[in-house]
Amino acid sequence: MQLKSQGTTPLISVSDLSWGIADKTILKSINLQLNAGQFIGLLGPNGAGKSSLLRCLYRYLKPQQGAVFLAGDNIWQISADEFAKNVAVVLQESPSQFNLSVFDVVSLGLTPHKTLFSATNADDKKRIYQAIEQVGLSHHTQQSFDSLSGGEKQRALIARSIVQQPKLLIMDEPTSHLDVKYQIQIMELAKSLDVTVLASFHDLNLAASVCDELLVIDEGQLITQGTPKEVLTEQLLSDVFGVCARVSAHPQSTSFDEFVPHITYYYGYNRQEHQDD
Ligand SMILES: Nc1ncnc2c1ncn2[C@@H]1O[C@H](COP(=O)(O)OP(=O)(O)OP(=O)(O)O)[C@@H](O)[C@H]1O
Repeated sequence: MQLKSQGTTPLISVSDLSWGIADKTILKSINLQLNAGQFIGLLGPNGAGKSSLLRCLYRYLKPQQGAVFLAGDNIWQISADEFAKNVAVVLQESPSQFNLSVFDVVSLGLTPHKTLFSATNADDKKRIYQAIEQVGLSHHTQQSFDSLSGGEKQRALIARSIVQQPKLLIMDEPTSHLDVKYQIQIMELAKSLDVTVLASFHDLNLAASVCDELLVIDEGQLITQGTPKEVLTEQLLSDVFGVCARVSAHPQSTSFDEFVPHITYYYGYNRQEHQDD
């Protein structure tokens, strides 16, 4: 089954989605739409429901109410293969790949495009090597995936996603274990791909600098959606994240030709509280 042509249909549409466990509702009546070609950041405090929402979007969790549509099709009504051709996922923790080489792990991106017994042909191999080169891992092609550094693993998984040729790349906190250089590098790499990206972030400044659009959730509810300039206000940082901060223009705003918010946090609340004891 082919996905419907996109036209004006959003790439992702979430309609009245609720999900929970036992008697606890974790995601509450979420409605949102994501357009193709954007880099979208998902923000929210710890426990807000970011991973749960992403899991509903990449079909790991089935909502108890509402639905997720991919280019107009309910994701639970398309085949697993068709879904995998369209949606790739990079998670925070890389599961062990049992001594598979970088080449082997990247080649797994071809799986949804192959029939059960079809071999990897010359074109496939070219695509795999190109993806490995694109993420700067050519010198590690035959190295075992498990022996890579955290940043290299994330890059290998992005190479696997490139080979998968999805319409949507979902990343759940892909940079949280990485040093600052790799955080920027991974996000700029994802941004350079010709694919719609939805990524969750804890670093709000990084999100502000790479995202076209931001979604904020808190206590399982969508609070707001808009450009970084619209969303990252001092009021929102106080209301949702409970921090006192100043939002100014990032020094590179002029070269980006748009206002990129830069957050400076104020410290000392706890010290003040202790002094009051
Ligand atoms: N399988 C589960 N069983 C019980 N509770 C769950 C389950 N999955 C999620 N939760 C709860 O749902 C809430 C949202 O969790 P989720 O991991 O989606 O939040 P998050 O925004 O990604 O958090 P963080 O930023 O800390 O990673 C949390 O209170 C969590 O404990």
